[in-house]
Amino acid sequence: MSLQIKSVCKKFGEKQVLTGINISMEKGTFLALLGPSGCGKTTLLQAIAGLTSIDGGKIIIDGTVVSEEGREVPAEKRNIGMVFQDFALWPHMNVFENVAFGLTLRGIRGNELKYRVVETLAIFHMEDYVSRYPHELSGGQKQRIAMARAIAPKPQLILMDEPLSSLDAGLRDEMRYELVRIFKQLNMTVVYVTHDQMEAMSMADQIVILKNGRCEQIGVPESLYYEPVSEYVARFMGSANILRKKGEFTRSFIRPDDVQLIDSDNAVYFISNQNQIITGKILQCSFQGHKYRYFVDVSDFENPIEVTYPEKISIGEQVRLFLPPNKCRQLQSV
Ligand SMILES: Nc1ncnc2c1ncn2[C@@H]1O[C@H](COP(=O)(O)OP(=O)(O)OP(=O)(O)O)[C@@H](O)[C@H]1O
Repeated sequence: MSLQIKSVCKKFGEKQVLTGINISMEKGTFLALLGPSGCGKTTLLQAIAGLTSIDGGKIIIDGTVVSEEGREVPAEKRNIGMVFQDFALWPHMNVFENVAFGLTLRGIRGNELKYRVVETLAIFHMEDYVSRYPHELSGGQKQRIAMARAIAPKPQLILMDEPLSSLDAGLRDEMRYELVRIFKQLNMTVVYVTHDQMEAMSMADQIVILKNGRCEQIGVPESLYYEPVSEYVARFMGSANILRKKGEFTRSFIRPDDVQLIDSDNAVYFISNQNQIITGKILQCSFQGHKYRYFVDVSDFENPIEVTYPEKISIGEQVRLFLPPNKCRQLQSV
């Protein structure tokens, strides 16, 4: 299914929660909604689902307007799969019945029903839990059942609100991979809310960064990571050096991994403009596994520059840094 969100606005009382949101998704796209707590992610998801009304704009699914001011197609008629933060499993149904529910509504019965339920549960390693009731499951297990229930009927549009938040790191990594595999295999259109920029970058085709209910930037993960329009986006997408020379007002940005720490005089000769080499002192060092992360105090700049390097360097030692001009970007707003 395709999804268009056009100039969508939403208020709760006097509080404007969404302002002029515009998003256009082709069938089969995975879009991550990213932003800090309270920026409007869940509200936008609920508006798409038909669980909350909108005050302005339109939501269009496959060419049909499903929400506009004063007119809402009810949630159950939108044919959307959903996983919300509270899981909302039916407490009086066991795992099998919870996952089977959407399939039986579509007329699937007998052996095919059993096969589809168990097949979907197996993706989430929950096939041995068919007889358990929700109160007999942990938070992470409930979350996996909620995902299985949403995916089993193979909806063409699926909305997920932090679906992996209760899982531990190992299982979360595996589930990220499995979810993307299923979505792509079934060509599902997905809107996926997360706080976690690594999750958004590793899973999504497109990312929307929300700030106070507005779209701050929308694009492919690489463009948000390397070409952020603002400091807000730059910082939200990972570690960022915001460079401002003392006494200057313009700011630019470079990722720590793109700053080059020059470790030999030979390396200097490969840099055509020697003026771009700056000297500083190591202020702080932390071990990151396959590399070290340093903060380097450079006297011309307002803030220390963050850089990564494979070898250990002592605090206080002097180092030379090269900021490749093609990796530095001017920033617009704060
Ligand atoms: N039913 C409601 N009535 C009044 N205000 C609400 C309601 N639901 C949400 N809000 C407010 O709207 C704003 C956006 O909330 P929303 O849940 O969409 O944020 P979010 O980005 O999903 O946050 P989180 O990441 O913490 O879940 C918040 O300020 C919240 O307090």
